[in-house]
Amino acid sequence: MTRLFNDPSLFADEMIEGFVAANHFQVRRVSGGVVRSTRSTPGSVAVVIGGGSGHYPAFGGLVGQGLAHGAAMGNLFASPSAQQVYSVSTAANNGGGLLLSYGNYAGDVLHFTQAQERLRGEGVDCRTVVVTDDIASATVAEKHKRRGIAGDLTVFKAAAAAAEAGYSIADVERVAILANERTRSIGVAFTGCTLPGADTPLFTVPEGRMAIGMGIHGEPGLRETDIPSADGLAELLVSELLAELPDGIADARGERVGVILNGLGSVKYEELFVVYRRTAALLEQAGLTVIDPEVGELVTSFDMAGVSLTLFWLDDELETFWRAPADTPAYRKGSVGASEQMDDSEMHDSVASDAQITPGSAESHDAAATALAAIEAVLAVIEINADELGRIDAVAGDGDHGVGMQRGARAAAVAARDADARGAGVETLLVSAADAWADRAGGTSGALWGVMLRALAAELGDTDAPTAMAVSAGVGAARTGIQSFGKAEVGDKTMVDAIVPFAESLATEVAAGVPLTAAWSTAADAATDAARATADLLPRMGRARPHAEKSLGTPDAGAHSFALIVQAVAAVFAAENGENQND
Ligand SMILES: Nc1ncnc2c1ncn2[C@@H]1O[C@H](COP(=O)(O)OP(=O)(O)O)[C@@H](O)[C@H]1O
Ligand SMILES: O=C(COP(=O)(O)O)[C@@H](O)CO
Repeated sequence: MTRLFNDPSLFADEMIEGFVAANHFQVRRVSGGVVRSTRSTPGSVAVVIGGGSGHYPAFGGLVGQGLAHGAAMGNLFASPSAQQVYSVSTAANNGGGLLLSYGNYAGDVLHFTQAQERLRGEGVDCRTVVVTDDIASATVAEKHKRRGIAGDLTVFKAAAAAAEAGYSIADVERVAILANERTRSIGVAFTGCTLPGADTPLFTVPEGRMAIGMGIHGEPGLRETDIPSADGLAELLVSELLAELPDGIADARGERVGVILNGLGSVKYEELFVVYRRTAALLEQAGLTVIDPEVGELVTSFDMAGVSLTLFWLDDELETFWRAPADTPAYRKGSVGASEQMDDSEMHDSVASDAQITPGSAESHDAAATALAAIEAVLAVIEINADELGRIDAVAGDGDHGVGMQRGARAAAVAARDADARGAGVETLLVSAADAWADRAGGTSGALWGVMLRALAAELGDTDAPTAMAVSAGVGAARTGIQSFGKAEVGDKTMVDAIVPFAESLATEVAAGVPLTAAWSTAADAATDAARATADLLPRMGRARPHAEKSLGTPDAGAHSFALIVQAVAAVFAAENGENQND
C-alpha cells in the first residue's frame, strides 16, 4: 500500500524533485530525468539508461561516477518519452558516442528507438543494448523477447565501467551485449503492488502462495507454489538459474559469477540475508566462485513483496568492470577518484523552448479551430473515462492506460490552445499536440498517439482548407504510421483493431461522396464495434501479451480509448454542421 502522496498524477514528478534535492552531489535534474553532477572525460562514451518510475533505484538512483551518465525517468510504470530520452542523452553526451540501455518493454523500445533515430540524425553515434535477463519471460529460443529485471544493473555497470575505462562506443556496445548475454535472473512474488492513489493492488498473489517468474509489473510467470522456507527459496532460485547456462559455458563448475539477490520492494533486508546465506552455500557447492555479491534493493516493483536472483557469468573483462568502483545515490562500491562538480551553468539542458509557430493561412487556421475543438472533446471524454480505462488495462496490462491517456490529452490540449492562439494552421496545431501528447504520456500509447497525430497533420497542411479526401488520407497515414511503428496487425488485440476498420470505413464512405461528418460518424461506429469485439481476442502484443487468457472477455484498453476518441470527434463535426447528434 502506498500511503504517502499528494496528487497521484504528480507522484513521479514530485518523487524526482525530492530525489534530486537529496542527492545533489551525485545527480542534477535536466528535462526528462537526471544526469551526473560530476564532470566526465571529454570525448568519452556516455551511458544513458531509463524506464518507468516505481522501480527505484532503477533508474535515476543508478546515475553517478562508475555507473550511468544519465537516466530518463518516466511516469509510474510507463516508459519515458522519446523527448525525455533525447534531452537526457543530449545533456549526458560527452562527445564520444552514446549507449542507450534499458529493460525490454514495448513502450521503452518505441520511445528509446525514436530518440536514437533523432540523435543519429544529428550525427551522434548512438547505439542501444536492451536488457533481457528474466528467464521466466520467454524461452531460451526467444531470448530476445525476455524482459529486463535486476540484470539491468550488471549490463549498465559493465557498459559504464567500460566507458569510464576509455573504451570506444563500439567496444562499450560489445561489452554491454556480452554482459546481457551472460546475465540471467528469475524472480518470485508474494504480493502485488499498489500504485499511489489506487484502492486495490495492481495484481495479487493468493495468500500464502508465491508466483514464480512474475515480472516487475505483475506479468505472470511460470507457476505458483506455496511460499517455501528461506532455504527452500534459495534452492529454487539457484536451481532455476543453473539450469540455463549462457552460451559458451558448458559447465558451471570453475566459473566466476557476480550475484544480485534483489528485494523487489517490501521484503526486509534481514530476510534477504537469510535467503542469501543458503544461496551462497549452494553456489559454492555448484563449484562457482562468487564475486562481489549484492544483497539489497536494486530494481524494485513499487511495494511488491518479492525477491529475484541474478547470476552474472564473468570473464576477465566483465569481472574487472563488475568490480570497478561506483558512486551513485543508490549504489556505492570501492572508492571512485574525486571528480569535479559541474556548474549548473555547464549543464546542457535541451528543454524544448517555445516552439516557433508560423501562422497558417486563414482557411487552415479555421480548420485548426475545429481541430482544437476536437482535442478539447477528446480531453473531456478521456477525463470522464480515465478510471474505466485504467480498470480495463489492469485486467491484462499495467493499469496505467487511463492515467497515460489523461496526461497525453491534457498536454495536447494545452499545446493546441497555445498554437491556436498564435494563429497556427491545422498541421502546425496538430504537430504541437502530437509532440506534447507523446512527451507527457510516455508509455506505448503515448508514442503511438504522437505518431498518429503527426501523420494526420502532414496530410492536412497549413495552407488549404482540408477536404474530406485529405482527412481520409490523413487517417490512412495515421493507420500506416502506427502499424509500421508498432508492428501490430489486426487481431493482435491492440488499438490497431479499432483503427484499421475506422480508416477503411472512412476511406470507403468518403470515396463514395459521403460528406465528412456522416462518413466520420459511420467510421466511428465501425471503430466502436471493432473495439468491443476485441474482448473475444487473445493479446499478442504489448504488456497484455503474457496475460493472454486473463484478458478474454475484456476489450483492449487502447482500442476502447480510440473508439471513445473518434466518437467524441464525430460529435464535434456534427455540432459544427449544426446537426444534433442524437437525431
Ligand atoms: N505494438 C502495438 N501497436 C499498436 N498498439 C499497441 C501496441 N502495443 C500496445 N498497444 C496498445 O497500447 C495500449 C496500452 O497503452 P499504455 O497502457 O499506454 O501502454 P503501456 O503498455 O506502455 O503501459 C494497449 O491497450 C494497446 O491498444
Ligand atoms: O513499464 C515500464 C515501461 O514499459 P511500458 O511498455 O511503457 O509499459 C517501465 O516501468 C519499465 O521501464
